[in-house]
Amino acid sequence: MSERKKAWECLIQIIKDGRYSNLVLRHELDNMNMGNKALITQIVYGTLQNYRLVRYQWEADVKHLPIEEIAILLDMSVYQLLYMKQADYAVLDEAVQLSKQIKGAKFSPLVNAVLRKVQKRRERPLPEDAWKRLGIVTSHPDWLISMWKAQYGEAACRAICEHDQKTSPQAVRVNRLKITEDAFLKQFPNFEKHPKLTQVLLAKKGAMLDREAFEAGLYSIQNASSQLIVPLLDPQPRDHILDICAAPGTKTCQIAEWMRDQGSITACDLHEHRVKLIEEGIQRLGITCVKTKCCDSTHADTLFEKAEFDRILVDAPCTGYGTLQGKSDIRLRMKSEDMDEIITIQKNILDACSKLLKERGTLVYSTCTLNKKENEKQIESFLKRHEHYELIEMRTIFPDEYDSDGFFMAKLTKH
Ligand SMILES: C[S@@+](CC[C@H](N)C(=O)[O-])C[C@H]1O[C@@H](n2cnc3c(N)ncnc32)[C@H](O)[C@@H]1O
Repeated sequence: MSERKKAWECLIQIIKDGRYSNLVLRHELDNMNMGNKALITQIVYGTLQNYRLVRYQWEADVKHLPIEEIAILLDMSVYQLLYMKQADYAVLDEAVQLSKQIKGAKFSPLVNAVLRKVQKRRERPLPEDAWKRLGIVTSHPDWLISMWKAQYGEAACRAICEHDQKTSPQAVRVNRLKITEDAFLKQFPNFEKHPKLTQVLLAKKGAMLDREAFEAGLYSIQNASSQLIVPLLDPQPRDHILDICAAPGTKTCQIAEWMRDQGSITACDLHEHRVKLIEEGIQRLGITCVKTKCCDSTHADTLFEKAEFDRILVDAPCTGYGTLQGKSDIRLRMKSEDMDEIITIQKNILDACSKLLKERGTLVYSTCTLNKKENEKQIESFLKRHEHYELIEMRTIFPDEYDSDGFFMAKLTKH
């Protein structure tokens, strides 16, 4: 089978059937040689990453959008013609041949006509309106751009969109229970210190992560900004900690490493299969102070003793608008209504947890989203409902600050 047909099949599974791009590619490209894999991956990720831009290039050339299978074929063919600089005849010929296998060749003349138009015209002029242009060029939905512009201002909005189209270096966290950072850097020269964040390491450009060292629990993969949440929680050895939305356990394990594996951490998650991920993590890293629990944290107040914990981390389920870099399949599917239900869940989890913190204890609420309704406003309304809580610190990390994901964190204490 040709690489282009395989790329089209992958895109159908991702866009039409809603499957995750990394899982589809891993499954479909197994047993293929490196050259074929590279071409298919580039077509699939390039088309997804530029889904609005490629659609913009041809949508004005048709009266009505064709069926999804054909629209996806046109998207990926336009991506190859304009942005991969593939030989035009090969792209056109294969697209037309492929279209003959879809719905009895009904759409072949359309595919041929549209691609010839694009081939002749090359790129279509972009809209004059700067915000419409930004949405198309960076392939973000217009509603999200309007929301960021209103909430964070024009410069921040532009910077977030531009960041999402780049590739940031892979950040890791050394397991201080097993090795010091200096010893790790000496042993694995593929890593270097983050230029702005102490205790965050980055894989050097083009370097492969060391699989054996990972399996041996010497380090974990964790986004640079995400590594700042546990220091805000400031866990101490011998603390009783509740990590209420813990899977896959990245921060649970970071907390345990900070506590030198002393004290106790209760790590909860709603889904059994995700609780297993926490257990795999603690085993790989050699951690013993964590016990896991599968539960609905909106009822956390009925599951634990009142005022049982010194510190609570609510790393809440959220819309994830801070983590859209390289997640074009999510960008393509998300809707503004998605946030409504999640805001209520965040509120209910916070309310339930409020009863479980000891006096003068610390509660950290964090999300990986850039949306004030889930962040600042969530905390403001919590403080109105719970007068015995006080805000100590609140911070939004924008992606361009550390060339990493966007995060929000708020530290509260109880009187
Ligand atoms: C942002 S993720 C947590 C990431 C995690 N803290 C880490 O660092 O690896 C949010 C988690 O909340 C879980 N979750 C969603 N709703 C929940 C609920 N009602 N009760 C418990 N966990 C829930 C999700 O399954 C997801 O694993």
